Amino acid sequence: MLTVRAPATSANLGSGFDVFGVALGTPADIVRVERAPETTITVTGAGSEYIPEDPEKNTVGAVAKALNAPARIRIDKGVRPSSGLGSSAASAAAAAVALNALYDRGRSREELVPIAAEGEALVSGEAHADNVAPALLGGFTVVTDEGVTQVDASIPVVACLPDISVSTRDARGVVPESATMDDIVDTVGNAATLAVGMSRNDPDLVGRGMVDAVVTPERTKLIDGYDRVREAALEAGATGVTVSGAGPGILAVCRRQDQREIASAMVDAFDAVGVESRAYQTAVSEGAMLYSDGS
Ligand SMILES: Nc1ncnc2c1ncn2[C@@H]1O[C@H](COP(=O)(O)OP(=O)(O)OP(=O)(O)O)[C@@H](O)[C@H]1O
Ligand SMILES: N[C@@H](CCO)C(=O)O
Repeated sequence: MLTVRAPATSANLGSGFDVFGVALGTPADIVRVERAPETTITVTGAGSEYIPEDPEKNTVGAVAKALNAPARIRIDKGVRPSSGLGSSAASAAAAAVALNALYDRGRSREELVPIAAEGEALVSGEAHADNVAPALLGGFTVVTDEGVTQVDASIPVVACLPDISVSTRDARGVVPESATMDDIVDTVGNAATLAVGMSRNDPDLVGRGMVDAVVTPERTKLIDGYDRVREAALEAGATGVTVSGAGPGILAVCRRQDQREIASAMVDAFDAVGVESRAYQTAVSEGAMLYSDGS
């Protein structure tokens, strides 16, 4: 049996829609695999009641098929589905690492990115790889048609997850089809600032570069209390705040000393609009880890 832990991830970071992603220290999915004649899946943990165990409908089933690696797969969810924290990607990335090792497929982590993205195509209609790339490689990732660029980074963040659900499929439905040249120029500048900030481990530059006037404003309408939570986080010291992935999670970048206060300000702000939430005080961290090959 092989066990892999794959982390939650936050995609987009505002200015990098469908391009940027980061791996988070917590939460994470744990996936265990054993060789079997046919793929079977069991799911336990956070939100497992909403996750299909049919291999044709679960992201790990798509990965097992792509690697031609049938297995008995057990998923222990730490990342709640439809969260904006890359729940479907965490399972897919963990399964890709585990099944690649179980069947000695010899694929590199980079080569596993499009394979894990097959799972994303299954659940959201498009094989965007901006969650699976950081889940596999760790740190900060830039995904384009030409491939993936990765840098290790260690930036403190607060990921606040309200007790509401927004599916990636629905959130992709509100993405505008076009943008003005002014907005495109601003977005390029912000994205470049953010990328430099990641490579320097500079939360001020990262926060400044998270601003996006194209996709994020449409998606914030799907999240009750978003403006209030964003203001509260900025007042408590966050250097930047945006929607995490497709939402409803909200990501605040910060300095370590402000993290606790920001987490509590965000939870209080959601509470003020009648929404329960949970804040993870974490940081940009490493990718999927192969834990054990015992028994
Ligand atoms: N192994 C899995 N883990 C989580 N969700 C899964 C899995 N397999 C299939 N799904 C389905 O995928 C959907 C959740 O994926 P979705 O992309 O909407 O959320 P997310 O991964 O948390 O968000 P985001 O990609 O914005 O970070 C749910 O409908 C869920 O049933
Ligand atoms: N880039 C994707 C991430 C969510 O899976 C989106 O924002 O729709």
